[in-house]
Amino acid sequence: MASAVRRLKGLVAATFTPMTTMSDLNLPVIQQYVDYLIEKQNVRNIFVNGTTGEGMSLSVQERKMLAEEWVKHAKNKMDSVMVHVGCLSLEDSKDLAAHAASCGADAISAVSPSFIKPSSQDALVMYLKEVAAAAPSLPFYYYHIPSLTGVRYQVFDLMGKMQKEIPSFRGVKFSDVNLMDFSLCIHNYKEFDLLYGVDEQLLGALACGAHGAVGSTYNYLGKTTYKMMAAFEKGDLLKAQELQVLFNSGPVQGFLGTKAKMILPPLKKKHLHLCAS
Ligand SMILES: CC(=O)N[C@H](C=O)[C@@H](O)[C@H](O)[C@H](O)CO
Ligand SMILES: CC(=O)C(=O)O
Repeated sequence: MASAVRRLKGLVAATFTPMTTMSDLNLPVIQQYVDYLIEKQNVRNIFVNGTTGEGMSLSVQERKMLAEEWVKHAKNKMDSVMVHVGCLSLEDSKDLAAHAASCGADAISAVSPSFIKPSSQDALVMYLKEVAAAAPSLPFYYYHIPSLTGVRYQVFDLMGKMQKEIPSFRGVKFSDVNLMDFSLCIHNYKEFDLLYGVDEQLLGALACGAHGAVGSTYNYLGKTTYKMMAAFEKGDLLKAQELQVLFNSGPVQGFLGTKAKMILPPLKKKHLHLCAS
């Protein structure tokens, strides 16, 4: 059962979805993208079809094709491929979860439904339980991103319920600025992976004991973020602080603003160029 799986640690790049200028999936780029993450960013985990990958705006069929392609190229090269399967429709989420398992993904994750929102914490956990049960062999991570879902239950309040109700529950992708909630989860639920998802304040999350981080910026700041993590581990807080501030200023911020234009092949040239430094 999923409880015996290894811990997920370090950085996880939330992948962009390569598109052609005609808005079709640009699947052939994915092999190159995987190699780029490993070789240039030292990143060996990916989170597919999430916020950065605009999974919620893609069709179920597109999401399946992407999951297959990412798994195909990351297998035996990367440590972990986590596929985001959250949708507004429970049936679609279950379908994507089962598909992720069948195509060889290492883990799944799901956001809460966000248009008609769960009416209670228990309703949310029931929903997640059904999604997770569609892929019972895969570790399941709740994706907490209240700024986008509007579902603001403290994760700490959900942890015990998810632990009890979801046999494959392995952790949380925590994309919120509430570090009090985050640290309560870490310190009271040590056997679960608490992956932080607000890249701009990863240093604060490391101080709270974050086990790893999932984010868009690790696509191009993976190597430098590992430097910040190493400085933090060595106790060189000044260097860690300088790096965190650097990520949050000037050219980096400007780059984030271009996310909407991340259409390949332009991504190929521009992205690789920006990541080289
Ligand atoms: C809203 C959003 O996309 N959040 C991402 C993770 O969940 C982050 O990785 C951000 O992209 C990142 O912190 C940059 O703002
Ligand atoms: C950033 C992130 O974790 C996501 O794209 O879902």
